[in-house]
Amino acid sequence: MKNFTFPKTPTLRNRWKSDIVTGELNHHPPFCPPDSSVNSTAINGGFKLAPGLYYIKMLPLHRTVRSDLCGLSKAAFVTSLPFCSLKNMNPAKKPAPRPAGFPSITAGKHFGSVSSAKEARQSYGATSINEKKSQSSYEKEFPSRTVKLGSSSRGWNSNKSRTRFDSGSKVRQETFESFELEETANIASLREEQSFPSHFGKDNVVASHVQKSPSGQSKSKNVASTKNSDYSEGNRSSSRIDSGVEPRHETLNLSELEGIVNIASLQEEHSLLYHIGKKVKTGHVQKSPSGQSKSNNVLGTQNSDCSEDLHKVKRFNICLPRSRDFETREILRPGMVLLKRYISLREQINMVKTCQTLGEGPGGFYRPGFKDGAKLSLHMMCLGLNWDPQNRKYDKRHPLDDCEAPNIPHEFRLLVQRAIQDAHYLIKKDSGIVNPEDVLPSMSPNICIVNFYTRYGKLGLHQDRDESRESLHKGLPVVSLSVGDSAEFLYGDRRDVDQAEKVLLDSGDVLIFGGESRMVFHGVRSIIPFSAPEALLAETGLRRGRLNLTFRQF
Ligand SMILES: O=C(O)CCC(=O)C(=O)O
Ligand SMILES: [Fe+2]
Repeated sequence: MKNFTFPKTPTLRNRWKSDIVTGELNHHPPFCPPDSSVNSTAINGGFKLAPGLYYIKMLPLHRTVRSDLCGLSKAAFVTSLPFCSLKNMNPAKKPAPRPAGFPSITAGKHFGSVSSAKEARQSYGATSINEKKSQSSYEKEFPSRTVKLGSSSRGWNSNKSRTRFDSGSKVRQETFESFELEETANIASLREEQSFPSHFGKDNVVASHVQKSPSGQSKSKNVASTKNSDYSEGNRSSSRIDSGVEPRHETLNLSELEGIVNIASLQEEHSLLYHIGKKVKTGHVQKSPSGQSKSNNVLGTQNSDCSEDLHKVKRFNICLPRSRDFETREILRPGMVLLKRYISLREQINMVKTCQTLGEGPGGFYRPGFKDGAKLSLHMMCLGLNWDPQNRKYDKRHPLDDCEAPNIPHEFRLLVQRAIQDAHYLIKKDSGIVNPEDVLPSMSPNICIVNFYTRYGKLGLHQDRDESRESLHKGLPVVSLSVGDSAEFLYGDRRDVDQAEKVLLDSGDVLIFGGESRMVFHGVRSIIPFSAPEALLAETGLRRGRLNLTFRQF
């Protein structure tokens, strides 16, 4: 996965960011022409600035900026120098039609000696203009909601991202180094022209087509579950939906495929890039006789009423699977409830950041040990009250630095409350129990033990029995939140690994055990390496490993 960086020289970087092509070039600066209000005739072609260094004027870009439009964002590169930047473009304005004589940016060619990947990305931006006309009817029917990001989620999520999507209203595009551009989508053009990228790569492999009914209507079925998914690591081809005007071809390399993001889902609270880094399943589109575009989301099923023809083609699903699509809730045993994928990516990110901040401060993470000197295979931090593994007691102060344990953040408490409520709802619904409190009492946590396991971390089978007698007697639950790498979690009635049940705890899972299950033996057998969501790691910089927070009421 590539991370992009700004050019090293700050002056250049600033300059690239501030240069805008607005007027005619009457001298030859090294990068972009200076801002100018002079509008004069366009120059086709370019200038030789120095041996090996050329300036090529981007005419469509020139026009676009002058008319304050944002349908185009492709920067040109000559000897790998970025050329122009667009700023504060207004996606609400329609691009002026390009008069005859203005050359296309792409013209089927690419600048310089860029790699095919670069070419693909450059073509991509140009597609917005060149295909605008032929797409118009298709656009009406299938407004595009996809945007290609790089293989790294940082292109979207991180503060370092250059392309921003500001609450759906304002789009900004800046100048990038070539490798930055590779990682960045032209959101402006996507919003403006609602177009699909047409040529992601050089080698067109799969032709996609849409069955069209005589009346020209379409029917689509999006399959958005990884269950029964037919996409595989090696699947590099994808096809896309079209209005049927003509078959389109595209090839996505793996990283491109991984980088396609649904803007709509980005704007939703729970959908934030959860599955960046995972392959996208194909979908099916069909035109119905009635002429209307029908869309169904089929989650976790392969049922399809598509024709045989359509099955021959691997369909590209423009929507990413979202975290909530995978959310399941299960009662493992009385008083023990597993809420899978319960915590949104945004919440997980915030949890990691909060834990990182607290973990570096007084009472933060340390490697606990027992009296005999043996160390636990994890790092620990306690919030609310401190738990000392040496005497198995809770105390206000930390045994190592004598600091008070940090408070439990309010949003953590809210999350715990919400999880218990949802567990109650499930118990009520599934077991028909009138008062779920009888099976799983509510609690208000004043202790949170935060464990961080590296990939070699583990925790032997044990009972959580150091809380107050009253708490244990009432069966006030332990609420466990998992973030990062997945873990093999064991639980059972005895301290016996062989007889223990096993469940996988993934990032975002919540496990609650109270009531009858409060004294269940449990432990972590192993951490599954490299299983954490990439977007989480990219956004937080979390080490490889697993963060687990167990909330209890003393
Ligand atoms: O990491 C886990 O899932 C369990 C942690 C645990 O059992 C504990 O901290 O007491
Ligand atoms: Fe425990």
